Formats: sequence, structure tokens, C-alpha cells
Amino acid sequence: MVVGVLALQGSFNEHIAALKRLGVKGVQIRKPEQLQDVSSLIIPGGESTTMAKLAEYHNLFPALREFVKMGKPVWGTCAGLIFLANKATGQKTGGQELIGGLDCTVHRNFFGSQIQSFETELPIPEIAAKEGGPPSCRAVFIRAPAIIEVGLDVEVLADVPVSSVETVNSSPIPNEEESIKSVRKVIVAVKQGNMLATAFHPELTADTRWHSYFLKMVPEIEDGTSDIISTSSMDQSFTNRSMIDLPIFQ
Ligand SMILES: NC(=O)CC[C@H](N)C(=O)O
Repeated sequence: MVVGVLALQGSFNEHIAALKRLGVKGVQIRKPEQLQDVSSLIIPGGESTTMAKLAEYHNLFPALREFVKMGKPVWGTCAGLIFLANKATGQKTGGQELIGGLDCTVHRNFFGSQIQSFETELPIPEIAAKEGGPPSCRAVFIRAPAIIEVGLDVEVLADVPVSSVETVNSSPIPNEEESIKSVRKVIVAVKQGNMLATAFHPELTADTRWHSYFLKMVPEIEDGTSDIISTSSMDQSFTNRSMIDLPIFQ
């Protein structure tokens, strides 16, 4: 089995390396016709405006939309998530072209700018149930988006708490304002049919469970015809939470 990785910009090499650790070949996709040779596709993180411009230049949008419509498994990480969303907010003036298909609204830079990038221990009950390993994964958020609305068919796989401070005027004393700190959850990983999307970067850690989970969405794998190495037989080095060099996306 061969997995396509959109290789216009961003962390495509890191995805190919993660696939290799699972014994699966990832091939770079830069032209529409190359999509015919793969049964699934990963759209990496990077910078979604730049990626959209390059995809437009290479006339990739019609073929990418067709690929999604045909029901072939597609996984978008970070900028890739933005690409797959039906709607994005926080875009540059004039917006940017999206592939669409994923019934959600994404906020492009929900967590702020590059310096607000962070890592966190993210609970992943569904992935851990299917793939084994610890109940959480180390999640790397780089100028990350978040999913602020989802449709009914979208399954939420992970969310993170975010706190906000609101000033309200509930006091009986005039002009006496009260600050209320509220904590809500924001969605950072979803699945809808053939589409998987994560706001963070599993390809930048040694934990291959997200890749393994995605590969199981590819029918060849379910048929048992693939020679993919199972996670359980692998070196469980992800428990060390070792990080691969963090790229700075421009
Ligand atoms: N790490 C990332 O992929 C960042 C995505 C970025 N927020 C964008 O708009 O493209």
C-alpha cells in the first residue's frame, strides 16, 4: 500500500518518515495526476494560505475535491485540517480556497501566533481504545487552528480546555464589574466518514498511533492484505515522548 502525502509545503517529510516507521511507503504528491496512484492522502501542516496558493498554481483543487468525494481516506493535520474544513474564520482578507468536505468551522489561528505554540498531554480515549498505549498523547500545537463548530456527522476525537476571562455587570452596585473566569473545551481532532483531522502534529512525535489509526481507515488494511507492522509489535518508544525537531513554519 502507498499513502500519498501532499508535498507542496510544510511537514510532509515528517509524515513520510512516520509512515516508514510503520512499514508503509508514503509518496509525495505535487500534481493532480499523481493522486490516481494512491488510495489515501495526508495533507500536512504548514501554512494554509501558502499551501492554497501552491495548490491553485498546480491546479490541484479539482482533483483533491474529487479524491475526498470518492470516499478515499484523507487526513489533514493543522493547515491540512483548515484545508478540509467547509468553513474557515480568521483568514487573510479575501479568504483562501479550501478543499472542504469536513462539516465544521475552523478558526485558522485559534491559539494565537507562533510564540503561543505549545505542547500538551492530550487525552485520546478513542485512539487509545483502538491502538492501545497510554490514554493520552503528547500533542504539538504550532500556530494551531481549532474547530469551533461541528456538524452532526462529525465524531469528536479530542478536545482541550481553554479558559477565558469575561467582565460582566452582574453586581447590584453601579459600575461594579465582576470578572468571571470560564473554562470551555475546544475541539482539536475529529473524524467524519473517510476524513480525519487534527489541529496538532502527530508526525512530530515518536507516537505513531494516529498514523496507525488513519491507516486502518484505508480498506486494504481492514482486509488484512497489508503488511503494516502493528503498533504492539513496534518499539514503544512513544512512551518516552521524544520529540522530533520542531520545524518553524513560515
Ligand atoms: N502548524 C500549522 O499548520 C499552522 C497552520 C496555520 N494556522 C495556518 O493558517 O495555516
